[in-house]
Amino acid sequence: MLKIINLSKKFNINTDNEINIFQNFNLEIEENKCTAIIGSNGCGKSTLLNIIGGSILADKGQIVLNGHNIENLREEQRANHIGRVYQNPSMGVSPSLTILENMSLANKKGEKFTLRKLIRKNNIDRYIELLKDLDLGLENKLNTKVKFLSGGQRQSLSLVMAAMKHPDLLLLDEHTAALDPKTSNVIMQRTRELIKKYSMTTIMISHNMKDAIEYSDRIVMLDKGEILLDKPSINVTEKELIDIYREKLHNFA
Ligand SMILES: Nc1ncnc2c1ncn2[C@@H]1O[C@H](COP(=O)(O)OP(=O)(O)OP(=O)(O)O)[C@@H](O)[C@H]1O
Repeated sequence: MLKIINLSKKFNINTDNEINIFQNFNLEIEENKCTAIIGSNGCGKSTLLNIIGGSILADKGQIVLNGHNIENLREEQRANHIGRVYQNPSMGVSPSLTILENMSLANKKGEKFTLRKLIRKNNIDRYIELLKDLDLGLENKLNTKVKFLSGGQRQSLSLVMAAMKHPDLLLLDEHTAALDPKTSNVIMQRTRELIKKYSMTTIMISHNMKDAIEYSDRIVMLDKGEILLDKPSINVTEKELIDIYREKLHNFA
């Protein structure tokens, strides 16, 4: 379980552009469930994931993952427990390295290793199995540089890499937003399969209300650093969410 306790975060403190993103914000994310975070542009969704992942420090508050305070851990230390897939298909991968090199790096996350020892023959079969599950033919392209893959193929690879060490927490930051609708559907289905297979506690940011409802267990809507709606996804309709967006949400963009 992830607990966010009394989180406060401002940007551009003591300037004309000071923004108060969170003030004493609290949220609990249940274990082995997928929680969708939705809300207007600029309401703080990515900032929340950045604070959890450690790329941005909170001004105040605690981040407790499975009973351990992680707010003092550096981003790379947190990465041993937290997998992340970004909106930009190039961010979770190293484009100039091959699929095999990328997967080997992901597999070594949190360990000390030399380049010579990076690729171990006995891991290759496992990588091939993981790629076969994606059903995109990537298992036949192990030695292809990732920069030659399509956005959808890169996101699929990022997803597998983020999940392959079975992290305590998986953060998905609009990970299908840059993909066409068909590819986005395929990635969402693969996402669901991986979450289920490895029982991963997941936070997924999405602007796609239909996907948020269909692929999550719980919907949390943020507005002005507060929770405006928090319901099991099964009890939420797309219309209800769109109506709230139209009538109640502030736009910060
Ligand atoms: N590192 C930063 N420095 C200064 N301001 C920032 C920083 N990161 C985010 N912000 C600001 O904080 C606000 C929240 O940004 P954030 O990216 O968290 O919103 P979001 O809800 O994820 O938006 P979107 O849906 O558009 O991705 C925005 O006004 C943004 O400009």
